[in-house]
Amino acid sequence: MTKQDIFNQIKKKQSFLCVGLDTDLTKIPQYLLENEDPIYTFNRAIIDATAPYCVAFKPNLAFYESEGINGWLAFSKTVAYIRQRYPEMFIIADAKRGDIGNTSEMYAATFFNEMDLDAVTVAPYMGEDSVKPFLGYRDKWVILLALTSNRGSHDFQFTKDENGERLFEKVLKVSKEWATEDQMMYVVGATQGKLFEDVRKIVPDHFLLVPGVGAQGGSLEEVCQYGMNKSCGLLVNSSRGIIYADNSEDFALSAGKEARKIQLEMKALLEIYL
Ligand SMILES: O=c1ccn([C@@H]2O[C@H](COP(=O)(O)O)[C@@H](O)[C@H]2O)c(=O)[nH]1
Repeated sequence: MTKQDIFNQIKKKQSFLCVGLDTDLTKIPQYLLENEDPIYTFNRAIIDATAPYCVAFKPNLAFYESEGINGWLAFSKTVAYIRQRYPEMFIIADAKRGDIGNTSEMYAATFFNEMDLDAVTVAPYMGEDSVKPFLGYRDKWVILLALTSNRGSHDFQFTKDENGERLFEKVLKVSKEWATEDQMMYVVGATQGKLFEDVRKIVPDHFLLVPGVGAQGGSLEEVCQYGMNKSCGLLVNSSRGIIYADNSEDFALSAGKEARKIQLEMKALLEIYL
């Protein structure tokens, strides 16, 4: 999928919502545990209910790997289900991978050959040779961690060099030379508010994956005010705020309503800032 394809979907759906499939067996309605594959059953219902209002899905691998072989099967079936039913969706493996070159090659093959993901999140810490193996696949994306949404982002990402440049700025400046805008996006947390302005000074035209609205309290309005560009340039993720909106038998209905609510906000924001 190209940048233009993503933007076309955003215009069509008037949404730049990414629904995070962080499926936790202790949080889903407990009656689902009677199913043979509760994770997949839950995901299918959430996907069907929210698909009209979003342009992307982001399963976070931690929630699947922690369930061992059953988790991997549920992950794989979930990706196949989205591909088959909603081929226009952008599917992100939130895996935060990155290792020495030959190991990264295996990670890339996992998500782009063995499975059919559009994008994988990658940590920049090990540098260019750890990221490059993910970039050798046509129409597939690396989403590089740049400025994360958590409190710990302050531990390293704001460290300044002798010229006053912060580490997240260095990550953006250096890594944008490794790939085109059709291959690389960046993770920037919604909780970082006005700092989107600084990010946009370095990467004005790239897409950003933005987690941190909903459960983490980031402001969608602020993200748009400081981060939206002429192709929207934003995929804003919400996981818990949508998928755990309700713990009853109506969980999917409620998730759909929550996604619809955000989509309507996004529609209004697109009218203001695009
Ligand atoms: O900086 C980051 C990078 C990744 N995440 C991930 O996004 C979702 C957020 O979930 P919510 O329930 O909407 O808070 C989750 O998978 C995180 O691991 C992030 O939050 N911040």
